[in-house]
Amino acid sequence: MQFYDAVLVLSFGGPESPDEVRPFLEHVTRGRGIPAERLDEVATHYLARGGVSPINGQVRALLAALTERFSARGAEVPLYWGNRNSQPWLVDALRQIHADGHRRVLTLLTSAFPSYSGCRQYRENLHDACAEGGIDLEIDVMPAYGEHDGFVTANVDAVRDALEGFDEPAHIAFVTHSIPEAMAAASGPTEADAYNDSHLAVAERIVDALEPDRIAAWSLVYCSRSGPPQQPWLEPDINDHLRALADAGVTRVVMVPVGFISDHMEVLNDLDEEAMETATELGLQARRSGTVGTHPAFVDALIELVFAQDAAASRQQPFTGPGRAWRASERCSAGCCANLRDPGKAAMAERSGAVF
Ligand SMILES: CC1=C(CCC(=O)O)c2cc3nc(cc4[nH]c(cc5[nH]c(cc1n2)c(C)c5CCC(=O)O)c(CCC(=O)O)c4C)C(CCC(=O)O)=C3C
Ligand SMILES: [Fe+2]
Repeated sequence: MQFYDAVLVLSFGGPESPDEVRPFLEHVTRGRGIPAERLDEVATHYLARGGVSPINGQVRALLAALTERFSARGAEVPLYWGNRNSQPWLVDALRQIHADGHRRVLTLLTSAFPSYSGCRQYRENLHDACAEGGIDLEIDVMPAYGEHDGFVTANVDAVRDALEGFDEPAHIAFVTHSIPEAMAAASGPTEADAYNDSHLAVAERIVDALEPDRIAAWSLVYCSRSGPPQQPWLEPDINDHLRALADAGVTRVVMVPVGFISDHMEVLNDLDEEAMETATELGLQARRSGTVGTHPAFVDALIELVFAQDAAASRQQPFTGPGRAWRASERCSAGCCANLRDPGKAAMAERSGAVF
């Protein structure tokens, strides 16, 4: 690389033992107004799996795949990993990067779509960790990459595999994380509703790449709602949607977890367990397609984006990136994904001089 010294993968984090479950959940929901009953319920999901979230293992697999693909391209790129809500903590990763003599860092987020939770909150985390650790680094963040061809291709392969199991056309239900309606409305540059727009654009491209006679219809729906009942979150929930589909006479459904890059707890618990149980009760034949994980098209897309961002940064040019519908500049401007909870803090993160 010409400009950056290191690449940091910044992820959500998850517990890896029963003792870590409560502290993790409290860290995630600090100041977020999530009801205690919801936390108790989510704790049981983690504890049912021995208190171990699959997400850290999935990040390790992604790091291994990235290392392998960088080497295959003849590039020795120092790769680091930090989490928002669990070990390895972001601040420790940044300290290590600095101690190893690196100064310019390019950050890859494990969120493919723009929203406060998946974009700006990570930039605030970087700002806070630098301030907390007194760490002086120049840090850039790669914008959301869900619309990259490689992300679409990996999903197309997965949906095609899932459709193999059906002898008649199926309904395709694209599923993503529900977020508060206000957060969705503020996602993207300026009140742009980029969260939904971007998911819809990707869903359309996936559908267009599949054989039309295998698809009855498609929709974008949501899972994992967690706020208080009086706060509007994006709907419909996948379970309600399955009921509506069954009422309308649909018999076959593929659930496509397009909003998630790996099979973490939302996918395993909320789709593979809860939504599958709903489908069974309704007599629906349902299948869940795989997440992009370490699909070569996805890993290569990330590698390509890193090189493209590096080349643009070394020429001091704004990054627009490769790919047909890749609209990085529109999707992630300085003011994107407004922090509705703490506008003052967001403004501070922007003025701090760091290029978050
Ligand atoms: C948009 C989005 C993504 C997708 C983009 C991305 O992938 O980043 C995502 C991913 C994830 N969310 C995760 C876990 C949790 N999210 C929670 C709560 C929340 N998520 C939100 C949004 C998102 N979350 C929001 C608006 C809240 C409400 C609280 C708040 O405003 O911040 C809670 C609290 C309990 C609950 O209510 O569920 C937990 C435990 C895990 C780890 C899973 C594992 O351990 O395998 C992952 C990858
Ligand atoms: Fe979440």
